[in-house]
Formats: sequence, structure tokens, C-alpha cells
Amino acid sequence: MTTVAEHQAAVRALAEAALRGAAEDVPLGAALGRILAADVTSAIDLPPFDNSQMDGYAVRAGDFNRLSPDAGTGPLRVTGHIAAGDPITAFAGGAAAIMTGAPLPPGADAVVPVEAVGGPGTFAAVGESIELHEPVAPGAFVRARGSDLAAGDTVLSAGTLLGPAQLGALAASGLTTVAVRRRPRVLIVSTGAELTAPGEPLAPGAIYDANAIALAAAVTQAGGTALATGVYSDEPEHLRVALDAAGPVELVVTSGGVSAGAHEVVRETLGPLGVRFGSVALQPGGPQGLGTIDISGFPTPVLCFPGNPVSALVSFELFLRPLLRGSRPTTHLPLAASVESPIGKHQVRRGRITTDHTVELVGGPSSHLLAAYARSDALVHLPEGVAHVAAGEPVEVWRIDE
Ligand SMILES: Nc1nc2c(c(=O)[nH]1)N[C@H]1C(S)=C(S)[C@@H](COP(=O)(O)OP(=O)(O)OC[C@H]3O[C@@H](n4cnc5c(N)ncnc54)[C@H](O)[C@@H]3O)O[C@H]1N2
Ligand code: MOO
Repeated sequence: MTTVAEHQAAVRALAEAALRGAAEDVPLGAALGRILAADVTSAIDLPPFDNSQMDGYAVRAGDFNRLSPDAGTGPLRVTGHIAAGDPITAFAGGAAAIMTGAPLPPGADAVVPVEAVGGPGTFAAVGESIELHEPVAPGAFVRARGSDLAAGDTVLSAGTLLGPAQLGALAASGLTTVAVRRRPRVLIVSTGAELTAPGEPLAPGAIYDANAIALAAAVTQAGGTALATGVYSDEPEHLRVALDAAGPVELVVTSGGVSAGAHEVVRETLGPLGVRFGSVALQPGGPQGLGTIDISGFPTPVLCFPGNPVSALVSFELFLRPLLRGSRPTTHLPLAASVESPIGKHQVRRGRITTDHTVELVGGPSSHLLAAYARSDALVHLPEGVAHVAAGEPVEVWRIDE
């Protein structure tokens, strides 16, 4: 029996290169959720020029500080009015009314918020005077050129997942397109003679196929392109035909047909092609297969997950998602109630994070409890070697509610 870590390493060695994918340029508006293919540097400083952080007056700090604190600045003549978007113009001395985001005139070195002089929105006209009574520090309320990012600096590194802030930072650097990794195409094949497509009448002894949609959704959420198909049969010939009909993909994931029964269609079809089947010390998700098969003339990695729906999804979380999207957010939380776990296996339980920051288990350990999984927002890890965890003891928790 292999350990979870060993199987994770084997899956990585098998599929990582195929899943990484070539780069493609996409418009920023289409890049949400994509993974950056290369480091991006900014061609410009951010901000591109010194500018005001407040609506107020641009001044020279020294004009105040030269005088005694009691005297303040004395009257400062208002010499300009600068709005955001105005061109950069030299400071003419005194005080220049300046708006948030407007360029600081070279020669001024601080901004006094308008509230310190009059009311909000009440500005003295050019030619009038204002008086300041509090000292002004050089640099006060000035956003210095390049203080967020200098030209030539890396905005984001290759491998970054592009979310709202990342896309905003790229746009602020003036980019319109970005090089992202191609979405890997993943063919999902659920197998089993008992399966029926949702929407069809359910014959006695049959069940609806939950894994095709669940695994396809998991792949999509993790940034891949899922192509799902059902081979609702235990005949190797039917699976072979389905695989032969598939177009090129970066990975095949099967569910079902891998354990010790008399009709294990995946094992019987792919075993002779060199796919290895074995047991991982994981529950649920024990029976696993992996190898390389020919799809549309290309050697293509294949992962064979067990058919129980919770086993299939847990297999995805432990073995495939890390390659597509990286690790889930991980935390350690006290367990709400004590639990037993098989000492020789890494058990993954489904749980819910409570408002008092503990984690409570949802449903039992069995791998058919998909509805309980659906009410969960966390996976709870009880590693190999652990037989009992007392209430209040911390456990590793992955958040799955993204
Ligand atoms: N004698 C043994 N029996 C079993 C063992 C074992 O070691 N010795 N392992 C058990 C474990 S653990 C698992 S997990 C399952 C794995 O079985 P398979 O991968 O061969 O999967 P199936 O037999 O095809 O299905 C298992 C279970 O899941 C249901 N299923 C399958 N596909 C779907 C689907 N797409 N949607 C919803 N439900 C699905 C299927 O009807 C079965 O109930 O083997 C145990 N047995
Ligand atoms: O290893 Mo199986 O996945 O528990 O039911």
C-alpha cells in the first residue's frame, strides 16, 4: 500500500508537465481565474508621478517650519488650483489648491487637507490667502512616484492566480493583455453499468451519475476545461470505443471500476495497456490507478479514481487539484467532538467550520455520503498513525468553500 504523499508525488511526476500547458495571450477582461504564464514587469512607475493623497493645499513644509510654531505660516497666497488629470506644472510658491490624485507641483513637498484650513469642499480662490496653524511634515499626504511599484519591477510572478486585485494591478501598469497558461483539457469518464444520466428514468438497481458533473465542475473550478462523458457499461469494449473517440486532451480521469469486483471495467480495459492499479493508504479514495494511454495518437496521462462519489472528489482534492490550482487554504482548528480514525490510513472527513472557530464533522466516514459532503465547507485530515482525536485537539482543515 502506498502513502498519500507517495501517490501525490507519482501523480505529479506523471501529469504535471502535461497540465502546465503552453502560454496564450488573453485580454485582461477574460483573464479572471487564469494562471500567469510568465513574470510581468511594469513599464511605468506606480504612481507615475508624485500626487496628492487628499483634497487640500500643496505647500512647502519649510514655509511653515521657518516661522515659530506660535506664528504659524502667516498668510500664504493661493497661487494655483490643480485638479486630477491636470498636467504637471511648477509650484509658484504659497499654497496651491490641489485635489486627490492631482499631480503635486514640483517645488511643493506636502499637502495640507482642506479640513485643516476651512470646511470640506471650501477652497480659497487663486489670489486669496490661507493660514496654517499646525506644523506640516515634508511628504505629508504625498503619494510619491513609484511608491507602489518602480518601472522595471515585477508586478506579478509566473504562476500567480489572477483575481480582481491582480488584474487591477496589470491594468494600472497599462497592460491590455496578459500571457496565461492554456487551460488544460481534462476528459472525465464515469463508468459503471448501474449508472443513468440525470433526467432519464431510473430503473430498479440503477443510480444517477453524480461523478461526471462533480468531477467536471471540480476541474472547471480549478481552471481546467472539462469534457465529461459517461460509459454506462461494464464492457471494456465500450470504454475503449469512448476513449478512441475522444479528441486530444492533457489528462483523462476515470471514475469507478478499479477495485476488487468481478466487473472492473477501468482496471480490465486499462490494466493491459500498462496503467497500474493499487491501494493508497487513504480513506475514502483507497483504490487508485495511474498511467499513460494513447488518446487521439498522443500519449496521455490517465488517473483512475474510485467510483464512490466522495472517494472521487476526495481523490481530486488530494491528487489532481494541487497540480491544477495549488493548495487549498489550510488552517488548524480544534475538533468540536472526539473522533476515531483507522490508524493505518489517512482519513479525510467532511466538516463545517463553526462560528466559534472549531470544526465539526458532517456525516460519517463512508464514501457514499455525497449529500453530507455538499453541506460541508471543509475537509478534515486525520493522518496515518492517528487513531483518536479528542474534542478540542487541533486538526488540519482545508477550506473548500471558494
Ligand atoms: N472487496 C473489496 N471491495 C471493495 C474494496 C476493496 O478493497 N475490496 N474497496 C472499496 C472501496 S474503498 C471503494 S472506494 C470502492 C471503489 O470501487 P470502484 O472504483 O471499483 O467503483 P465502483 O465499484 O464502480 O463504484 C463504487 C460505488 O460508487 C458508485 N458509483 C460509481 N460511479 C458513480 C457515479 N458516476 N456516480 C454516482 N455513484 C457512482 C457505485 O454505484 C458503487 O456504489 O470499492 C469498494 N469495494
Ligand atoms: O477508498 Mo473507498 O474510497 O473508501 O469507499
